[in-house]
Amino acid sequence: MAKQKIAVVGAGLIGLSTAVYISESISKCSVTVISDKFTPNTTSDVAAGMLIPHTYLGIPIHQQKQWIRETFDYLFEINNSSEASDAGIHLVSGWQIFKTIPDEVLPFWSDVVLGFRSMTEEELKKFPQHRFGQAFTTLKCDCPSYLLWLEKRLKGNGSQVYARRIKDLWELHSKYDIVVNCSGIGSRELMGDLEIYPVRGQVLKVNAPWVNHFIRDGDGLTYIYPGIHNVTLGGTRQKDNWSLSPDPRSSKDIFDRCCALEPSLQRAQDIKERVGVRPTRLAVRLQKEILVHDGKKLPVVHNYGHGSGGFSVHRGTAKEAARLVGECIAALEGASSKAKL
Ligand SMILES: Cc1cc2nc3c(=O)[nH]c(=O)nc-3n(C[C@H](O)[C@H](O)[C@H](O)COP(=O)(O)OP(=O)(O)OC[C@H]3O[C@@H](n4cnc5c(N)ncnc54)[C@H](O)[C@@H]3O)c2cc1C
Ligand SMILES: O=C([O-])CC(=O)C(=O)O
Repeated sequence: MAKQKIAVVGAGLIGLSTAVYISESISKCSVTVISDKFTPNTTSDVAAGMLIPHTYLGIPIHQQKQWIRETFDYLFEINNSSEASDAGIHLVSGWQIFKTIPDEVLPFWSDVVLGFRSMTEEELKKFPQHRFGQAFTTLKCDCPSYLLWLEKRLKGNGSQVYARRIKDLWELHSKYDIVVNCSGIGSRELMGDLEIYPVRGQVLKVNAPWVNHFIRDGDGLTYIYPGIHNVTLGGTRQKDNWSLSPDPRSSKDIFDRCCALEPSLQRAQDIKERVGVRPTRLAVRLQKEILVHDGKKLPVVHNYGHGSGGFSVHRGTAKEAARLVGECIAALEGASSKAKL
């Protein structure tokens, strides 16, 4: 049986990780990634890259937990291998602190990260404005390094990568058997999906090598995430704002908020501003759809709408997308054997 030709639209974290999963788990196919932007120019490049789950209100918790666990286990294995430095993956320990005691003292992901516990009174003394805290160790990706590593892995197993903007998925029908849509916020225009909307995020990437413990305010607005090459200071969450230009007032506000938590950041150098729009949806869209045109069919698997949590769940959602691609292949093969009878 001829190999099925799969096109993956999008070369951010979700497109690349899905393409890698498909190409490494399904032998009866060839994979091509098609995208108008690549690293370092995607939203995924701007992200802090922390495995710190964000709840998707439209997805059952057990499903989200499974995606987080699969992602954590995958990255932990890379972290413990000689690939860790190329892939930009490392462990990081730190604190999530709260001004009031949160509803979820023990979040659903507490047994996925390592060494989860409540902070001690002694630790909390560092944060006089905060009354409660959680200490744990998690994983962090240096996002551009991780995207390059995924791209290298993909090319290494014979997959193709092309630069092109897709106006309509049907354009791909003549060359490909199955399309996997990982176009993130691009799906608003490409699919006309008005359930996905932008949540603008501005961060600062600073040089402060002495900062090696993360601090996150539980309100989700202020965070300090030490990485391999720099420390990410955040952030903003501005719904329906598409602007990719840095706002100097936000930068000052982010810097002041982070310095209030970690005063030594006053000495940070080489401050760079970065902006991205989170592809936000009540639930990640992970489903099959059959497009029909003039009696011809094109199977599509959607995998987009990861919002603030793409890094935290990407391997789990890539696995589920690959399973759906497997179902499409089985259906195409079934149809072609019937036609031969
Ligand atoms: C400031 C900030 C901090 C963040 N921090 C974290 C964090 O610490 N942890 C975490 O888990 N998540 C974090 N996130 C969220 C994370 O970045 C996203 O969930 C993730 O990057 C989404 O990946 P994606 O591949 O869907 O989108 P993108 O990276 O935007 O990729 C979409 C791809 O599709 C392509 N595309 C779109 N439309 C078309 C078209 N019509 N034709 C061809 N190609 C197309 C684009 O060019 C691009 O390559 C953060 C986000 C921001 C903005
Ligand atoms: O919330 C965080 O800690 C980081 C993040 O995912 C974001 O800014 O979207």
